[in-house]
Amino acid sequence: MTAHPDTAARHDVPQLDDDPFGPQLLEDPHDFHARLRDSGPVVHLPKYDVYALGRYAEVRAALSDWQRFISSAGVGLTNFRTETPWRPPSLLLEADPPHHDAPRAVLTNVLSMRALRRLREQWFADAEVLADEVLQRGGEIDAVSELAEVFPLRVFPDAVGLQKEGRENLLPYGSFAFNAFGPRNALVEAGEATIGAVSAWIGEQCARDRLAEGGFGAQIWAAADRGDITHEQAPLMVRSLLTAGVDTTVNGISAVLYSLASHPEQYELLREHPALIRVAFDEAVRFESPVQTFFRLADDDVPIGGTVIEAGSKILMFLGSANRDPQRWDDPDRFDLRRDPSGHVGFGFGLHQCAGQHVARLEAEALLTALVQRVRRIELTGTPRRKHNNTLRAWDSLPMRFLPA
Ligand code: HEM
Ligand SMILES: O=C(O)c1ccc(-c2ccccn2)cc1
Repeated sequence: MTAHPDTAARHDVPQLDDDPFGPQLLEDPHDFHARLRDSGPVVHLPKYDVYALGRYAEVRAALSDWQRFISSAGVGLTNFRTETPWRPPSLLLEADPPHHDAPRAVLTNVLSMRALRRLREQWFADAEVLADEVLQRGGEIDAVSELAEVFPLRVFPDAVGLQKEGRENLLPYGSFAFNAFGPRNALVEAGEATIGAVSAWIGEQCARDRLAEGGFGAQIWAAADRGDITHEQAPLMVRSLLTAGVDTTVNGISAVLYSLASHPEQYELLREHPALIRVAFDEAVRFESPVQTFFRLADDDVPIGGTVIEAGSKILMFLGSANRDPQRWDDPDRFDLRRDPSGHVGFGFGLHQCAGQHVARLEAEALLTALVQRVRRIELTGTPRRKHNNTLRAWDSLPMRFLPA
């Protein structure tokens, strides 16, 4: 790390004393996001001694500049250079080029739109079965436990090639992993008692002999046989799928169901124009930002937003704030299927942009297609309840009515 010509400014930026990982802001971050954006391009949060980016321009700039805003020191609050991570680092998420390159190329290939074409018919059929089950039960359900948590767990573990037993470990594992990117607060402590056994189960499922032929897991091991990655890397890459592949889509689907139920005119528009289904999911990912925050480390004194962030600092990026920045979006707080949501940072941006985004989009497209064909109207029938997580914007309960077409 070299010193930057104009001495790196330490905290010569505005500061906010809020706790973005506290219950108040996890419940409703929007006022804080507005204050963060209005305070300046770079804001210091003394609570955690990190620099916060709330505006779209700076979040995009940091995500694009992977050489100076690095991931290999961790993308959570923990700095792997000085602290021990709770588990061996991810070969993608917590790696920089050149180490990041081969694992990324392999996963990009395994999870490509072309590779997913073979799953499309099965996932659409599974979504129709689930939608029919919901309507046969009278259509009054909790859309989290009976839809958003059910569909990803019905299609994704099979696509990975997981055994049937023990799949109930997947959601708790993902929730803990996403909490662990934040500070060691009550949310992390609540998971610590059970994460050992859950982690052990996850680790066992990454072994070659546990993974069914033809699944994403077996394809990763086949890439090792081809020499695209090593056999030591293969199980950790399967772990990536099990960590990032379930809680995220559960909350992405919750987000689009909540957005449609709370904007009935948008659901009607979707029924009239089913071609808007994929836009609807990306607009929900922008509007709700199921992944709210994550970090980078300044590998050098880095100029950004008219200031210089000193080398060794952690930078906290607020995707949810960037996705509602009025400098970038017209009427950003409106869920609007007429808008073009492309360019949102809900899946990240640049080198580390979500490797599983096509999986997420296909799951959502399958479920929304089945619903718009069968359901005339979706409405909330009670008060939704949030589930707090240090990284994920999640719902614990979405009481809803699905009226048959
Ligand atoms: C709505 C669903 C999802 C959302 C909102 C989401 C969001 C994100 C974001 C914001 C990143 C960037 C992290 C960074 O820049 O440090 C990311 C990376 C990643 N995601 Fe997703 N994700 C979703 C679903 C998935 C699924 C289904 C999978 C696997 C099948 C997946 C696997 C990954 C992996 C492996 C990375 C690391 C990529 C890299 O570092 O090169 N994600 N995701
Ligand atoms: O490779 C893994 O294990 C892994 C990959 C991606 C994530 C992640 C982190 C922040 C936002 C979205 N996804 C977590 C874990």
